Amino acid sequence: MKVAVLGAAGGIGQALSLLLKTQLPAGSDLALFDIAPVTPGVAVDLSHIPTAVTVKGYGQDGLTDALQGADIVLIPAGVPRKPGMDRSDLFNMNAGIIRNLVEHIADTCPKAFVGIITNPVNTTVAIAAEVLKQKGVYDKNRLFGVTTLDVIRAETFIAELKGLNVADVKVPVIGGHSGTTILPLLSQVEGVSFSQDEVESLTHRIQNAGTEVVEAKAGGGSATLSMGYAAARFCMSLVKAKQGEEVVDYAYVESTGGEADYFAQAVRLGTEGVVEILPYGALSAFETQSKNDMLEGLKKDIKMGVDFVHGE
Ligand SMILES: NC(=O)c1ccc[n+]([C@@H]2O[C@H](COP(=O)([O-])OP(=O)(O)OC[C@H]3O[C@@H](n4cnc5c(N)ncnc54)[C@H](O)[C@@H]3O)[C@@H](O)[C@H]2O)c1
Ligand SMILES: O=C(O)C[C@H](O)C(=O)O
Repeated sequence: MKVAVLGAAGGIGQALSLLLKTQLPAGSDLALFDIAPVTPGVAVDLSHIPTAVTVKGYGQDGLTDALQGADIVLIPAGVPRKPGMDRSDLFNMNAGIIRNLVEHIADTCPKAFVGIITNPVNTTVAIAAEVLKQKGVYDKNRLFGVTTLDVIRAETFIAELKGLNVADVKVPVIGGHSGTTILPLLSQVEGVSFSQDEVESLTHRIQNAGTEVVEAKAGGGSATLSMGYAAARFCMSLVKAKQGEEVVDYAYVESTGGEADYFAQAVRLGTEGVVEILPYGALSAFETQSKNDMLEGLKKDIKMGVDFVHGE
């Protein structure tokens, strides 16, 4: 199994690469690409950890080599938020980075599973899809926006609030990855009930958890460690699926549900990627209203990505 991390020297990239060095199956290769000069050093550093995963670093000119033969590519390359910014404020900086990296993926490892972490995810996934379409290699089952951070935050906050073992808490989170487009389905959490006040305050906290971190870091960036954990967890779902295990996880994928062209929800994964998009089931009145209210914004985010690639 070869996993390439693009943006591997950054806050997420380093945390993610550390976890992958310790979690990938024996015999795997980890390729670390970043334009930062420290990248070869990050790879040397990780290579001293005694696991049966080889690590190689690639700088500026090494993107094609890093991608050669990759089964999975994870992309946290790009600029993070500072206080006062929305994720959409990152569009101008990150859209071009994603376009360029995905063009190389299309040319070098078009069959790889691609997980996009770079914000604004609602838009960067659409950019990636359009680039892959232009190159004639788009497969909707192999492209994922990574929304696992929303899921693990929801699990953590609910376990804290209700005094539960977090390992037992499962929370569907659907929609997108920005503000109100992040929609936790609290009505479907098993074995626990919430007052309307709790539903509103928990939903608000899960939707604004990224901003909570951005403000606490006070100009030093956004979530990196929890995101590194989340991305590693999602990557391990992809690895297991590639190995033939049946896996269900949440991701922002091309949708057939008629809500928006891309939508985060539970997907069943197999060796070729998404096998089935699972229905999200019955929503409460609050969730239905929240979903209907956010769809227009989500569609706008997606259109921005499509227009970017087609020069409109
Ligand atoms: N999907 C999510 O849930 C989620 C969560 C947290 C952060 N993010 C996003 O992830 C991105 C990265 O965040 P971070 O905190 O790791 O930022 P960071 O600044 O710490 O790291 C980004 C890295 O990307 C590298 N980079 C920039 N342009 C590149 C290019 N063209 N090719 C390769 N590498 C390049 C930089 O050199 C840097 O090392 C941001 O856009 C952030 O908003 C997403
Ligand atoms: O909030 C951000 O800008 C980073 C990330 O999307 C997050 O949810 O923490």
